[in-house]
Amino acid sequence: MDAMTQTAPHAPPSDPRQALAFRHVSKHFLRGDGSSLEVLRDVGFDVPAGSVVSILGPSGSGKSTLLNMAAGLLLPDDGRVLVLGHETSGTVDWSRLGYMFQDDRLLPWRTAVDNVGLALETGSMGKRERRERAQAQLAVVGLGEFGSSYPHQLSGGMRSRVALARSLVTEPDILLMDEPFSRLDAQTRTTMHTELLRIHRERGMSIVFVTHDVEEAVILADRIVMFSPRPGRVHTELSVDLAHPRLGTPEALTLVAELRAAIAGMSADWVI
Ligand SMILES: Nc1ncnc2c1ncn2[C@@H]1O[C@H](COP(=O)(O)OP(=O)(O)OP(=O)(O)O)[C@@H](O)[C@H]1O
Repeated sequence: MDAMTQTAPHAPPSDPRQALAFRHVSKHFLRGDGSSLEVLRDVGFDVPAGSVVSILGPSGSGKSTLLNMAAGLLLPDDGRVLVLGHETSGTVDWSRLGYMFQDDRLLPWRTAVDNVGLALETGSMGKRERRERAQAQLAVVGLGEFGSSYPHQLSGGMRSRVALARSLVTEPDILLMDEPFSRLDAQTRTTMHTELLRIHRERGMSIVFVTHDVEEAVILADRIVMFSPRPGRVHTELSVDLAHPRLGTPEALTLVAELRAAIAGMSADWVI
């Protein structure tokens, strides 16, 4: 596997070069019938600062659960989750994280600019500056002309751009993305990949991108962390040393085929 190289051993958890570090993370949930569901087992990997790391795994392997831990919304049963060197159970500057979900979660009664500005409302920034920043961020995602539009007046791709602008307007150091483009058509999704990579080049934030789409992981990621079916464990962790753009290149297609073969060999239960 030419473009796929196994990564170096993990850095110490307090290493400031790591945007995120997961160490021996395990998680169970209690089911309605009182039984316990093991979702993550002894998961460990790093997200180096400035990198794009894709978590690739089948449905139910705990990918969203892991992102929710990185965002401080859930705590692990065992193990440690560190954000910029700090335990999520302790003091983390959460304003340095952005989160983009599978559904765009736009408020229908707010215009695009006011949806983007929402992310700034928890701080002390005045209304005028919030609007200016939100408007500027909409321009970054190509929607400068649509600030006064309501969500129902926008296409799926445009709504996705608004959601991206909302997650970027606080200028986060880490962007958590949970299958954010999975509901878009193929062409719009490709456009969003290009946009995301452009913004990443300009801003240099760390991105964790959850997907169960092998091709999407290969197109976007510097590193791919591939999970096994539930309970999620790190099955393979690899670097992707390919130049952008990758879509349709022979090297990317080869890597996609290799990963698909690895998945087929891992389990017949990979359900997407
Ligand atoms: N709060 C919860 N209580 C009980 N079970 C939960 C809870 N959150 C998630 N689960 C279960 O944990 C498992 C993992 O869920 P999670 O959403 O993390 O998986 P995923 O890999 O992101 O899946 P998908 O690709 O389908 O989004 C699922 O079986 C889910 O039903």
